[in-house]
Amino acid sequence: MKPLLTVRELTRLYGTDQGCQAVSFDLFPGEVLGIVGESGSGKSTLLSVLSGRSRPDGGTVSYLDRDGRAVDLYSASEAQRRTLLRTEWGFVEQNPRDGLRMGVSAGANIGERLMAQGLRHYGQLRQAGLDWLAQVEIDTQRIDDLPRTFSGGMQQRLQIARNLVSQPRLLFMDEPTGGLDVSVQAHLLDLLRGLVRELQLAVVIVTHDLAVARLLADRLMVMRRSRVVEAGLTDQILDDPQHAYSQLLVSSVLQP
Ligand SMILES: Nc1ncnc2c1ncn2[C@@H]1O[C@H](COP(=O)(O)OP(=O)(O)OP(=O)(O)O)[C@@H](O)[C@H]1O
Repeated sequence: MKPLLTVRELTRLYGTDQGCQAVSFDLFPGEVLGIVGESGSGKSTLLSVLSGRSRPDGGTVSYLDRDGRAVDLYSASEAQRRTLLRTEWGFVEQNPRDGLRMGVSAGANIGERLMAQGLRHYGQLRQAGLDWLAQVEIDTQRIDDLPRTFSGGMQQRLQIARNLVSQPRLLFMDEPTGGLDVSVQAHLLDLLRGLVRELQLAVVIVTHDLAVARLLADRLMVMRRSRVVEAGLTDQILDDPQHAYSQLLVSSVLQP
């Protein structure tokens, strides 16, 4: 099996050791990679250069598309990158307001990507909206309501539906359970875990919460001051961290 994402020596620095540098890894179809590390270690910077949102200073990101072609993310055109993000990729923001269109209904939020892909049939769009609301456990009677009338947990589930409706192969997530109450977080995590398995999604998830990492990620990369200091299977890293920094992180000394 070939990797879906091949990342080599990826670097984006804002200052000395601020950002990410020399990051290399492969991500395989259906695999969930967690990026962990303390605040300021460079997790979000890495996610944004991985997902085509900001240009790296150096290094490469190569993606194997649905047709089996390797797309070099940063030599592709802006239009190609945008198409990827709308079709084969998804991005779940920490704050659902950044990932949803707050001025249109829940159903329209879900239908948007399908419309961008050329689906125009009202009945089919509506049905996709209903199906996906049910998948993320939102009452289907809320289909015409605006997201602002939803709770934070519901908004996050709607954002997930909006991303998954177009059947992406790769999903990026930045602290998806960040701003939520603990009980709401647990529910969302369960749901996410089920969907990721069922849809065989490859995921790159940034989190500072090791419990989230443990629950979702197959593999982890531990970042510190812009570099990956340790990478490996989640259980190995959390149960038997090798690097002194990972040991501190796991012993929760560094957790907020
Ligand atoms: N646009 C920017 N301009 C200048 N410096 C930046 C920018 N974005 C990030 N940085 C700096 O790069 C470093 C890494 O930030 P980043 O947000 O990637 O870390 P993080 O691990 O995601 O932290 P957090 O968990 O707090 O979000 C920080 O020192 C930050 O101040």
